[in-house]
Amino acid sequence: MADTADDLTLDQAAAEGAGLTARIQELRDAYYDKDASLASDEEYDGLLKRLGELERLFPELQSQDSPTQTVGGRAETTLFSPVEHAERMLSLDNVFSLDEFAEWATKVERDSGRAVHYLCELKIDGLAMNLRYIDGELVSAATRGDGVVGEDVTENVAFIPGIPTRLVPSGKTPVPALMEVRGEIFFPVAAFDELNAAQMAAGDRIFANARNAASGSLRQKSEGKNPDQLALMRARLGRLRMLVHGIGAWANPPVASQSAVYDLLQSWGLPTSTHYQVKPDAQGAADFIQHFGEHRYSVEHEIDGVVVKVDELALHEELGATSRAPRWAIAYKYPPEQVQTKLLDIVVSVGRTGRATPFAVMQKVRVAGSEVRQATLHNQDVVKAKGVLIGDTVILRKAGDVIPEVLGPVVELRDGTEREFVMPEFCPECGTRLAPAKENDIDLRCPNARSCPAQVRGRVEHVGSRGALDIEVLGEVAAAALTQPVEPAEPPLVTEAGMFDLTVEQIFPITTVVRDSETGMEKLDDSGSPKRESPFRRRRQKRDGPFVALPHSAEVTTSFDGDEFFVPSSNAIKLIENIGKAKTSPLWRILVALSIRHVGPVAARALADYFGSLDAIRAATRDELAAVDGVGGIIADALIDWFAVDWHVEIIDRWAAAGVQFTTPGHPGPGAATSGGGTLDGLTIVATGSLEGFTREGALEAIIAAGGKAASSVSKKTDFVAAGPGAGSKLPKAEALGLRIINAEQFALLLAEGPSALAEPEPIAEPDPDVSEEPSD
Ligand SMILES: NC(=O)c1ccc[n+]([C@@H]2O[C@H](COP(=O)([O-])OP(=O)(O)OC[C@H]3O[C@@H](n4cnc5c(N)ncnc54)[C@H](O)[C@@H]3O)[C@@H](O)[C@H]2O)c1
Ligand SMILES: [Zn+2]
Repeated sequence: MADTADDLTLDQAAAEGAGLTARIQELRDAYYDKDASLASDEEYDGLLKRLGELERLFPELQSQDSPTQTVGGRAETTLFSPVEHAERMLSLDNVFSLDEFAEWATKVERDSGRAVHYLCELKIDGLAMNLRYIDGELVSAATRGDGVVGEDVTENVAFIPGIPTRLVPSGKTPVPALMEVRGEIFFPVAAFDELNAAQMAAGDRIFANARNAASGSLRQKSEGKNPDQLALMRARLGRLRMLVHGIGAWANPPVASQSAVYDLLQSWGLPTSTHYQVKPDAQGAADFIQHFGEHRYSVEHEIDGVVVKVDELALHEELGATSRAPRWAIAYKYPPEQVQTKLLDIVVSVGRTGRATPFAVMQKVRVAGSEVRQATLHNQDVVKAKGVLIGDTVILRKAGDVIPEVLGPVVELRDGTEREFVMPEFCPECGTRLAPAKENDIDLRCPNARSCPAQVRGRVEHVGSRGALDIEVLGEVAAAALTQPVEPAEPPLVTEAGMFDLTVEQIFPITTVVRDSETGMEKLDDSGSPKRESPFRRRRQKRDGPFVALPHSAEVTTSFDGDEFFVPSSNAIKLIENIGKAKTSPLWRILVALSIRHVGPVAARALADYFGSLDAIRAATRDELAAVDGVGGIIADALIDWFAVDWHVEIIDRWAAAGVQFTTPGHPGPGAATSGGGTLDGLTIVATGSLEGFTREGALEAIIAAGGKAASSVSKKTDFVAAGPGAGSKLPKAEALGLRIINAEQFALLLAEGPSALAEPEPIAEPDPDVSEEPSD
């Protein structure tokens, strides 16, 4: 395919157009008739856009039944009886940038010859529905079909809550004799999650795509189903919702604008969205588009864009429609959050706690602004529930800053070469037999906690993490280097016990294999053996001048090799220095660094505040531990269990011998908590979404370090909600509760200076009465 259509001949364009048309038709058949997406929406939109380009360049190629001129589905299907719409149901034209939107608006205003108002709505990712009311009575519900004739699904629609079978006339406006209203049927995000949780619990396949699941659930026949299947089908229909976003046949509606139509429909009992706004100009509409681009995930249903409509009904008439779409409305499509890619392999990794987690290795794709190659699959049951096979084309979702997720396979694209994933019986790193930690646990663990290299590596990395000792340089790469054998000797760290005894000499000889950042494969050197590099030393040339003594370097045996010799890298020196400094970290951080189950920053701080020393914690009984505010029985048990293991005690002893401070200086002893003095004392804060400058853990840790309480769900007791992109359902809930919501910048200010630093709250934009009560994240 040429980059532009400009340098094509008519023949070439015709050939490309025919190919595109066939492919688009194939995708449409699958999408509208089989509720399946054989390609991502983005890919589909791309094909259609390209076809449109070719037809603009060579108008002779455009036939009446080109996909660019027709509405997606088929008129006749085998499933349902046909219904002819009283007025055609159209699709929408798309724009993909604010520039394209502005162009559309300019044209609309020019063609209208006067100022227009823009009705801005969310584009619900569901399926279109036409409800026909005669004298206020619902007589039929039909899918869009080819726009002229759709499928009669009245029987099923009756089970969807909120769709009135009879309109309630209100005020003085009578219900018209014939009226068609159009809307979208969809699963609310929370309902879809619940549906999948139920599928998973029943051992059934989970649904990958909410739109296709909604369409599939609606387009089911009750004939031939046994009572159980029928009940299931109706329960599923009961989770669907509809929101009205337009009208079809309706002679002389008694109002002048589309927004007034919505008000009227709502007063008659029809479900309309609460999110629409009327803007006086195109800039206002652009602001709306931008706003929901950033708050896409705080809406209760999935959206794939914004629909902007001319509000004045008289102008709808004047501007008219093409064969496919009205000229008075446009869909602004957001960048895709769902893409398709190949699942190359499923690999099992063992983490800090020994949990063996399968994860998907995929062909790299770009989604929601970042490149993704891997995604966790959680455990073998999830792999089964998602129904993915190695080699499948899979649907991958990355919503904002949320971690990427494999939703499921595109079953229709299988060619028989795919194979099932088998959970290994043995730890891939140390060969120990994997086992559930407790009976009936789904997750498998490697029980070799002390010396499984994967677990040691994870714990060493954890020691350096922001929530623990926050040691610069000690991250994933350094942890891996420190825990791998330095042939022929053992690794510098066989367990984390030796952590604070590390010397530059010890880490100096370490080399690590170099991996390609694209493929993750080992790189090879000229001789074909794996290329290695030395993270903790640096090559120097003698002729670089006189040797300059670096800190520590006097103690290091530099290796001379002809003209070259090695010196410790600045990273090596920093690492050893930082580890040294970390010995006097606050007690709660040291507790976190010990990787005791359930002892994160919250519990560690409570323990440190109350007991003041590790010895006092160790000497405490289970009940004494459990009684501490913020600790409780589960953590108390975990502590008792932890201290009972010899090699754990060895860690404490060796750390203490190396000078690690296991006390809070000046603490008067157990019971005399020393809280106070923090900027967030007495405040409860919920951090949600991605806060610039903070990792998820980092934000929690910062709250606790400042003396605040980090809560995981919003309630009336919450003082502040620090929210960033991807905040999810906590945000609407917080808004509904009237809580104070702050951004990353204000959060940083709050941490540094306390609540008095924040000025009066800004008014909250768009309160949303329609929020679901259940937090979905
Ligand atoms: N992946 C695939 O293989 C595949 C195949 C066919 C179609 N598709 C998807 O379907 C789209 C094409 O379908 P389409 O023709 O229905 O166009 P569309 O989805 O781009 O826009 C038209 C539809 O948007 C819906 N809509 C949602 N909210 C609305 C609102 N507030 N106001 C008005 N309408 C609203 C209406 O049902 C309307 O029919 C593609 O862009 C693609 O996303 C995908
Ligand atoms: Zn292991």
